Amino acid sequence: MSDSKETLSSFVDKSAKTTDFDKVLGRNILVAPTEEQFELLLQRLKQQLGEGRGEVILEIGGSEDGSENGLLEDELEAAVATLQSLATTLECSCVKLRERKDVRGIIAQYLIRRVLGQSDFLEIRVAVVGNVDAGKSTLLGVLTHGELDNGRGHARQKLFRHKHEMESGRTSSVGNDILGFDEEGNVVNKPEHGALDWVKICEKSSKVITFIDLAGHERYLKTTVFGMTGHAPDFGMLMVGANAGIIGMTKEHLGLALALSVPVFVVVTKIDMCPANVLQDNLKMLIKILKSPGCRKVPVMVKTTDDVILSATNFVSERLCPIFQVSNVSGENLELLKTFLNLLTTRMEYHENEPAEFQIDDTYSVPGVGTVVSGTTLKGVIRLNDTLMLGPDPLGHFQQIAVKSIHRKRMAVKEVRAGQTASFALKKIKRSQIRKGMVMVSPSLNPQACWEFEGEILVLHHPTTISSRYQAMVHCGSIRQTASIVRMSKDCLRTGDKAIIHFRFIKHPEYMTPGQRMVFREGRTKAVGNIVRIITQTTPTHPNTRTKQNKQQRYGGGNTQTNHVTKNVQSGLQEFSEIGTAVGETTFEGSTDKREHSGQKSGSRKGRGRRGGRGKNNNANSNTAKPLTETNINSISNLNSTKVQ
Ligand SMILES: Nc1nc2c(ncn2[C@@H]2O[C@H](COP(=O)(O)OP(=O)(O)OP(=O)(O)O)[C@@H](O)[C@H]2O)c(=O)[nH]1
Repeated sequence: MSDSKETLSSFVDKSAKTTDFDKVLGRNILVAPTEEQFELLLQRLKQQLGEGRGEVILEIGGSEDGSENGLLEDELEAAVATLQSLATTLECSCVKLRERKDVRGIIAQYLIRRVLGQSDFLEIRVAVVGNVDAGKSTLLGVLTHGELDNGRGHARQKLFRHKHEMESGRTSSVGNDILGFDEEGNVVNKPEHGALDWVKICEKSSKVITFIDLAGHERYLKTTVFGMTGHAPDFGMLMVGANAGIIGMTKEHLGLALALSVPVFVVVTKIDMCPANVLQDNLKMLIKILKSPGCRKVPVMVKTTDDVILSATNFVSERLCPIFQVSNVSGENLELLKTFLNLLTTRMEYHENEPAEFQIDDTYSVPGVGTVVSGTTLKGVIRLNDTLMLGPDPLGHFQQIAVKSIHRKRMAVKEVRAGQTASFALKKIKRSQIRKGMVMVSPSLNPQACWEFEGEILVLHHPTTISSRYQAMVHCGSIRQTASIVRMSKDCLRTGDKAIIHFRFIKHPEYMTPGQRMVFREGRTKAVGNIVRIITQTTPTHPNTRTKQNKQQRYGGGNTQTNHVTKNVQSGLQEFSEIGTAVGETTFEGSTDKREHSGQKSGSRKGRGRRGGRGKNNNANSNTAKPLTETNINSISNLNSTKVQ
């Protein structure tokens, strides 16, 4: 591999999109193509590789109509030779994934993967969720360090970042671990004295899986939600302990992934220590939940390499939910999981000419370097020395900032594209001036900050009813800030209700774009939806200062950035609605929130207490969501002060 090789961005053959490939269809096409057909095949493969961001799984020997499938042995040999030759011409590797016998002969599947330069690799982000003790950190330790666990927390020690995590054995922060695969699909992680050199891994990798290791304990749920929204995962890996089954936060995490439309696969761990009948019962329960109307998934038990390939190739498009059963102690089925991870492809679209957008999810002060921001590139390409607009600051302003250095996974690079995480060293700016949730965007976007916005929201769960002035935490990308409801398209909202809600941030303005997905939560209250309108006013409008207006008028006016609900938003909400109705029954009902249950730190609980609790004799007022009082402002600031490391 060398740096001189093309990068993925140069690999998309634009002309191929308009070419008619009818001449190169059919079972036999690879067996003995003419020169013209070979050229067309080359173009088609190039196009497919462009669409797949540098890789594609191809089938040899299948016919379009499904009849007379398969190639005879000598035909297959010739077809594979053609494929190898096509792959070599396009600087790709060609690896056999599986072979099966069909009516006429053999059908085979091959992975064609672009051989990238040392500084380029495909990036897939997997959010790792599941209840405490499900074995999340252990599995990541085993996968990334290649050493099995002893069942007593040996493997996870390598991943803990804080002393209290070492002591308690609990993950509290959002952690990143990487697993690199070369173009043939071999794991490239080679720990030296227990430590992994990320730069070496990235240099040797064609694909890097970044695991976003999220906390299982409900105490850290806020951090977990941030990990799911702010780190833009492509997939969710839901971990379940074989002996414990679906307990605690498992449903909560599954519901969150569904609400954010993140495809989920399940890894059942600890099969080495679980009695067979307990495992069967827990698997039955898992399947029941996945098939329930709230999830509408198609669970698939992954037991063979064939299952892996079928699941990986249909994972995004269909509602498949592959289930792996593994042991971190004996290593059983870990190879299947690795093969699956190697075949995952990113969900994020990439258009080279789009103006760049980068969301900041963390800031650092690095001695000798200065202020560094890390985050995810959501759109376009950011190159060294590009000038971007950083903001918004507390006044809603953006400032010009030059990109002086770019790192991907600790490796210095010249550019970063949509779907990739990166960190930038910034000049002439203090770390204290930057916060999570800020963005760096192309000046051509003329970014505007907003204090207020409208979201099309579905309430997944609320103990009573939500009305105006209700406050909760808005999670949207890496934005995480309390917002209050200024007004709604309905008077009050209950579990399962949908409405257009006008929100106002309470601390500072943010940069948002219509169509972004958001989560609105506080304690046991959960609502999800999409941003539909950005209201770019210079100062926040306080609801108390507003005169009563006709609802129609209110929703019609305003200085808006965009005022349309896209088709996607509509269909997204349809999906939410279906999930939400059943999530109420299956996914979120089982969740607990100690803050609510204990009444400690919970403004709403205290508020109810003053009004006489939740008894049947409560008056109508006690049954509505809390208005903004001193007590619940306290509860919100308590929530805010929960440290996220
Ligand atoms: N026997 C056996 N033990 C396992 C397996 N996987 C994990 N363990 C043990 O289970 C315990 C909990 O594992 P962790 O990896 O800390 O669980 P976690 O889900 O990361 O927990 P949090 O970080 O608190 O969310 C540790 O003692 C592991 O050694 C397994 O496959 N088999």
